[in-house]
Amino acid sequence: MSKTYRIKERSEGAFGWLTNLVSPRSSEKTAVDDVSFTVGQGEVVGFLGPNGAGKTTTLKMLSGLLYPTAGQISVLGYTPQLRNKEFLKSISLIMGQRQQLIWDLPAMETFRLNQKIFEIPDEQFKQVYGYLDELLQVSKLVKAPVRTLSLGEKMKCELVASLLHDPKVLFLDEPTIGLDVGVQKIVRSFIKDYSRERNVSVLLTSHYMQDIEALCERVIVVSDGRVSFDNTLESLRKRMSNHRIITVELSEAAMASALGKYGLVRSGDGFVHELMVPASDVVSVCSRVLAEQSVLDISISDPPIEEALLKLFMDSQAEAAMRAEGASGKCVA
Ligand SMILES: Nc1ncnc2c1ncn2[C@@H]1O[C@H](COP(=O)(O)OP(=O)(O)OP(=O)(O)O)[C@@H](O)[C@H]1O
Repeated sequence: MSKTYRIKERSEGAFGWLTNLVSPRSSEKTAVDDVSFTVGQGEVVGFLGPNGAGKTTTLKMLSGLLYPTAGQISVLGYTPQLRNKEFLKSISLIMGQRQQLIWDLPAMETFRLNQKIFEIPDEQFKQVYGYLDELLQVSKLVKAPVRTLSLGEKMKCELVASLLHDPKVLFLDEPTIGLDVGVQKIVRSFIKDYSRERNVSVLLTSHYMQDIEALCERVIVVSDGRVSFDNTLESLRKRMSNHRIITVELSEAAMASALGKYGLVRSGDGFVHELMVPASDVVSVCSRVLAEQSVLDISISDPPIEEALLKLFMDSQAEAAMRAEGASGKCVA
């Protein structure tokens, strides 16, 4: 699937409005460029990428909110942009930055409205609400106007409102954004239990790697609108497995530059420094540091998954820059 946005360019200045009227100008932005993947039933897949990579645009196309400019999409056998009623009853798009709850009314009013919209029989409503309440503990929250709830409480109610119709596919766009660590953990474990117990397929975007590590075995990484990686989280982790982090605590403060001779200094505050070194050099670097520095403590760990992701983003951005350069070269020729 691909999506190109047309962006109106507004002229500035006193007569800008006249220019906009007489000769309107626009440019194009390809947000999603020939992205292709499949997700199996019951699979929970992380959909990652830097800001502006095209994740939300992809989720909107998958849930039928946006028409693709090119390509074909099939979700549960339906074509999302046709917005078939049965399709809409089978999916849910939950966005951490937007909510569907009616601001001035208690959340239960939104739940009842959704019951009507999705034609949920009373018995099913009772059963699904009871199940969701057991996992999210919302019964104390649903009678107060939504505007009086905290961000975390709103997110719990938002999840209930979005899942009452028992969807088979979930698109989650940053569901833990802005939540404190306690509520993040609750939401994470809810998604885990819910997807496993209901055998629901989930496509999850998040900038928090704890979400991805807790929930996803497979990750798809997009950068500049293109898929740059589609494999297991483990294989993403292994991309950095030829490096280790050596954390050194010194008894006397030292400049980061003083440790540069041992490896790449990732961070340092005077007393504690982190060095990234090739795995094959770990023993020799540790010996040298211990012999030459006043060391209080030293430890060795694997690089966090963020390192591998960052490297992937940087490689894809470099590739995109080269593609753009090639394309402009072609134009000139
Ligand atoms: N309605 C729109 N009109 C024009 N351009 C848009 C529109 N929506 C998104 N874009 C552009 O498309 C690109 C992809 O945006 P998108 O929101 O899909 O990225 P994202 O990966 O979800 O980013 P983030 O992680 O910051 O949420 C961005 O460059 C964005 O500016």
